[in-house]
Amino acid sequence: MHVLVVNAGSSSLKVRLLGDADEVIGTVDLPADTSGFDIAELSRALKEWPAPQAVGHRFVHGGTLFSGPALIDDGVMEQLRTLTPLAPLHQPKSLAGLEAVRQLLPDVPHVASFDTAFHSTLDAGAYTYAIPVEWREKYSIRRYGFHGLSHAYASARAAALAGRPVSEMRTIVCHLGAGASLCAVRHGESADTTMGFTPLEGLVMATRSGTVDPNIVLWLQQQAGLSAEDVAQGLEREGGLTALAGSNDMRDVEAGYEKGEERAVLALDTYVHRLISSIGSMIASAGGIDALVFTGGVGEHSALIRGKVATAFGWAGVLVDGALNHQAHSDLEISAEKAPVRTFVVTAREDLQISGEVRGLLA
Ligand SMILES: Nc1ncnc2c1ncn2[C@@H]1O[C@H](COP(=O)(O)OP(=O)(O)O)[C@@H](O)[C@H]1O
Ligand SMILES: CC(=O)OP(=O)(O)O
Ligand SMILES: [Mg+2]
Repeated sequence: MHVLVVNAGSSSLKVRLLGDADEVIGTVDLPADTSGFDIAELSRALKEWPAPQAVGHRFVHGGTLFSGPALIDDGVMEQLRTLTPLAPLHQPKSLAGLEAVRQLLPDVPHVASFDTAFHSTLDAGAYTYAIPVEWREKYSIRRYGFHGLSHAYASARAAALAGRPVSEMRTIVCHLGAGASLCAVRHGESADTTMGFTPLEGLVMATRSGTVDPNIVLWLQQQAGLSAEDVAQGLEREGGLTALAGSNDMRDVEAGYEKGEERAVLALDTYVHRLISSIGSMIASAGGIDALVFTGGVGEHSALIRGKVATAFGWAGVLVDGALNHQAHSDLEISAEKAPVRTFVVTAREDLQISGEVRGLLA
């Protein structure tokens, strides 16, 4: 079965056609903008490629409605629309992609795969916010966690590279892309993660602030007179590296850092501080660490960031080989010989995770 995978991220829309053995037959990458994306290039490609027998769509938020892949019909479309306020940077793009591709391919099954599903194994202690019970129950406010398709794939891939069953490993996955999150994978299951109710919590990201004291939000509105919309803009679209360095691209930040530019140095130091303190917390949640995995655009390409993390976790047994770290083309183990913790660079392949879910659901 040929499966078309549509992966809408905050910064891009990646479309892959995968063959019977998940080999890549075709690829279209489009930059995402707020209005969705230009389907002309995609419809041209679909005319040239062999026809897919099914389509899988990445959805960032499944809320409490979806804990596994779902066959899409009009009822499911309606449910997906209700989740838009919980992932404002993502859900509209996924919905726009789904509507466009459904029009182009109306006669094949379409399946939604969710970033949140992998985190359905979190314990109540890990997913509960200490807020009034009414808020938790009436509004389903809890930690959902995201990037689950990537965390699931990368942890399994690292276990395969390590030659060990994932069920015996404690793995910390660093998904560092435009959005970024960590996952403590204990015995193959998500035990903790840094993103929360929405993909805004946790690490410093390209345009997102990550965790801030919630009283900053209240203070800005109650004391400084900003509107809710202004605050959302500052936290979601003008926060993160954009706020600190004036660019959302880690390549620019690194270039400035190497030159000693003040803003870039602050941005990188802040990004790395949050990353390191959060990895420490994930190691505690996993009950230790056997493997450390870097994935996503920054994780795959930034030797600087990987090196800083490795140095910080020497005490935990992380030790990377400097030459391997700098030449890293994934998928590659970059640990030094005899390092107690094994470190890997793995290309983010949400498409493979999604095609697996599509094949499983339709089988
Ligand atoms: N060589 C590189 N060095 C550092 N960062 C990089 C490099 N190449 C890409 N990136 C960063 O990767 C990020 C995009 O990651 P990616 O995982 O592709 O995005 P998305 O989250 O949209 O899927 C961008 O912030 C970009 O700056
Ligand atoms: C959940 C999330 O932040 O996704 P992305 O990194 O694709 O923006
Ligand atoms: Mg991504």
